[in-house]
Amino acid sequence: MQAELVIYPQWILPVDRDNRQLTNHALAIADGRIVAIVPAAEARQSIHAQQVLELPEHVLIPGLVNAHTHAAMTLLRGLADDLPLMTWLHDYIWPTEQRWVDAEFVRDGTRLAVLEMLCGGVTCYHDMYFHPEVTAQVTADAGMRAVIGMIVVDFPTGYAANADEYLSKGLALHAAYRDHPLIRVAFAPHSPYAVSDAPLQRINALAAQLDVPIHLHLHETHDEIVQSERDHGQRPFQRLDQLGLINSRLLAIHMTQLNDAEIARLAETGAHVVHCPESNLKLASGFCPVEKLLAAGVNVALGTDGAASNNDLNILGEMRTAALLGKGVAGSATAVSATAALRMATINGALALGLADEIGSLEVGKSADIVALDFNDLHTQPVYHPGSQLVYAASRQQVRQVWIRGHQVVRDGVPTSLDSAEVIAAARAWGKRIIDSAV
Ligand SMILES: CSC[C@H]1O[C@@H](n2cnc3c(O)ncnc32)[C@H](O)[C@@H]1O
Ligand SMILES: [Zn+2]
Repeated sequence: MQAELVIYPQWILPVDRDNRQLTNHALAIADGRIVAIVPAAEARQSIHAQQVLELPEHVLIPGLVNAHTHAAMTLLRGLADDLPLMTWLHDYIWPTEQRWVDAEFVRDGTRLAVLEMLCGGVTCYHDMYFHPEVTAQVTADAGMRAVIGMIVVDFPTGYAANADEYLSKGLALHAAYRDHPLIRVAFAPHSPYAVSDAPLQRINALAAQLDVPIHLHLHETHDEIVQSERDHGQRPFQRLDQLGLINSRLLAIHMTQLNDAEIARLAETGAHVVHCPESNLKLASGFCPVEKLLAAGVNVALGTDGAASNNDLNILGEMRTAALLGKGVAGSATAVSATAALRMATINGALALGLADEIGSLEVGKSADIVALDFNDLHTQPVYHPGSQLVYAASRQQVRQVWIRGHQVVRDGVPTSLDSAEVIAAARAWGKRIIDSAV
């Protein structure tokens, strides 16, 4: 067999159906796809590659999927901390966004986010933010994969004046990226409290017609439920269900407030949940009942949320938090295992985004979106179970090599497609401008 690259790591965690942990296997890549995963001895005999990479003490995993973020909010990291959601949003974040967010802000903030995510082993993300055409362009230029949200809110912003304008800009983005190998789009109405019934119904119809996901914040806090019961006489979930939005195209972000009937309805309809444990903890929003959802058969993916409420875009860290918090919430040490957390950060994210045929696991035929972490580090010795070590002990500084569609975007810990010094200088300049205007 001919290949462009053969990698010889110590371990491979393919995140396949059987959750195998392979030792002394090789992975071969040709034309951006995985063409073989076989024992190393066999690969050395039968695969002729242009490039061979020996990675002793390394583990190969599928590229991580950040299923919910607001990439450009990296520029607001640390602006307003230790506040509850509505105070944080209404008194700090939304006024700052109204004043500062434009195409340049989104370009520089997204570059910082892309750099942070790539260096941390995230190869695909799902975004919801203003000027999504800029987010898409920056991401594609960096060779990263993303599903970019066509945002909608009821109120005017610097990006659009009303639901019609948000939608028409979103649809233009959809048309522009129809055949792009790395960029897909999804509808991203912000939440049931920021988008009224008519645009939600229109979005639902368009999503079915174009066969794209819908991504919205849902049941993030208890206050959201109280407000909806007061304004609509029903819980947000019920309202969305009546409008037809609880279906297999939906990614419901947060879901900290869930009753048994809602969990059953999610399972019955095939709607997905994106769990953002660190954002939920930091804003004291509540606890998503992850183990109950998994037990009911609901697909649960992982997201960081934006860097202003987390304050990082670290899916490796999010896996650890999800596994630890999941046990606390379920009152059971067997809940949300390391294996479950890794699946949430990879294949479950891919499934939720409609990309499971392409990414989310290391299997022959799938795109070569791959991460290598070096376990030859004091934090990860000794290695009894590479999967447990990955989730409970490894840090993102151990991410050394990252490929997307077979292209190396991080080599020996250094990003290849963005200039870190330039990106950091631009972020620092934004921080100075924003803080100087406040004093
Ligand atoms: C319409 S663009 C996205 C919008 O969402 C805001 N945002 C960021 N994090 C959260 C969150 O946890 N809940 C609700 N809204 C959030 C962001 O600031 C943008 O305005
Ligand atoms: Zn969010």
